[in-house]
Amino acid sequence: TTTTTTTTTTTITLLRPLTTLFRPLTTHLPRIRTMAPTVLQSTDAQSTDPHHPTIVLIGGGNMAEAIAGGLLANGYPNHRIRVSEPLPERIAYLHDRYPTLNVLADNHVALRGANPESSPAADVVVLAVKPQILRPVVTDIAPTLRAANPLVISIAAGIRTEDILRWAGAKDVALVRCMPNTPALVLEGAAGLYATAKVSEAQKETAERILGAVSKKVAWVHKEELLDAVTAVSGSGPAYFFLVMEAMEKAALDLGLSPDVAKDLTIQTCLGAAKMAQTSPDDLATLRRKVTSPKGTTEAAINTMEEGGVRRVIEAGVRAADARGKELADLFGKE
Ligand SMILES: NC(=O)C1=CN([C@@H]2O[C@H](COP(=O)(O)OP(=O)(O)OC[C@H]3O[C@@H](n4cnc5c(N)ncnc54)[C@H](OP(=O)(O)O)[C@@H]3O)[C@@H](O)[C@H]2O)C=CC1
Ligand SMILES: O=C(O)[C@@H]1CCC=N1
Repeated sequence: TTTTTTTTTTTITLLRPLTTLFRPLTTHLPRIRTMAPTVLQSTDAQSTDPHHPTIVLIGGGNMAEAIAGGLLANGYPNHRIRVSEPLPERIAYLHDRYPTLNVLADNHVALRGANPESSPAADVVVLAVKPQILRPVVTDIAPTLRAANPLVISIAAGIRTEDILRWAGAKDVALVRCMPNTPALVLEGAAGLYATAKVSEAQKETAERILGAVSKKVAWVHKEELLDAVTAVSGSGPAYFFLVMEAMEKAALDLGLSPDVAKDLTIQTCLGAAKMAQTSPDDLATLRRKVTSPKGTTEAAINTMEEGGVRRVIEAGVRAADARGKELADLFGKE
């Protein structure tokens, strides 16, 4: 409804658009390097390089790979990133795929550094495990979090900050809850962030720069519950577009195109449409109408899709994701 739209757009602060804030790879580096020197100097044991806070990702799964891989691709120094991952096969995969990435098998070792004499403790801890195991993980590392006082960024879907702070055993932990997405791996991410009361402006800037290094849109939300909406739109969203592309590719194959052509045309069409949507002054409906010649092929397709209830199904899907975020919080956040 109009009311919902208005509320959402006024509550979410979209930061500067891509063209002004995010630049091509070569110009990305200075932006990270210009991080304010005061950002993360809460203890002597911590990083002596304020431009590149030491980032420790707890959990080395798909999303951690996207963030770490994106940061590396963006020129972030590899010795300032550590990933903690228990599964040997996954460690082997990460070593193979990112030979310079520091992957460790123990959360505590990752937090303090394999060699505490030479490697700084974590300045930023990114909680990148599944929502189902966030509680035992946070409870386990809570003493370190309280002692070292890093900026903590949780990317777990659904799980609320009040629960994470309770597990950490300290309300004054600086905690940002964030929802990135996997296109971060190709530096095309979109992310929403929410800051708790103890997060300083400098720490907000740090979180924004880390996510901004791998995301072309970074939006702060001022009500935590809106992160479930962000999750439903951009967190889960890549999967919706992959689903649509799967269906288009299948139809293309059925119509007789070769696998390569079916795949390439589908993907390039998706990319081209997204680029047009991003750069054109026209709104989405106008862009759609401009493809849709009266009594033409697109009209035949769109009519068929509309009759099939495509809008209702997509809207219901996004709402289901939003509801599942709240469910995850209730299921795994209450203990
Ligand atoms: N995938 C996505 O598109 C997005 C995911 N998220 C969120 O990111 C988080 C991670 O998701 P995703 O990367 O997809 O999930 P994955 O399952 O791929 O990654 C989680 C990783 O954590 C590892 N792990 C398990 N137990 C521990 C432990 N005790 N200490 C450290 N690591 C551990 C897992 O290992 P093992 O396999 O052995 O269990 C696994 O490799 C989730 O909370 C999700 O909600 C947010 C945005 C987008
Ligand atoms: O599916 C999930 O729960 C996670 C969160 C957003 C994308 N993947």
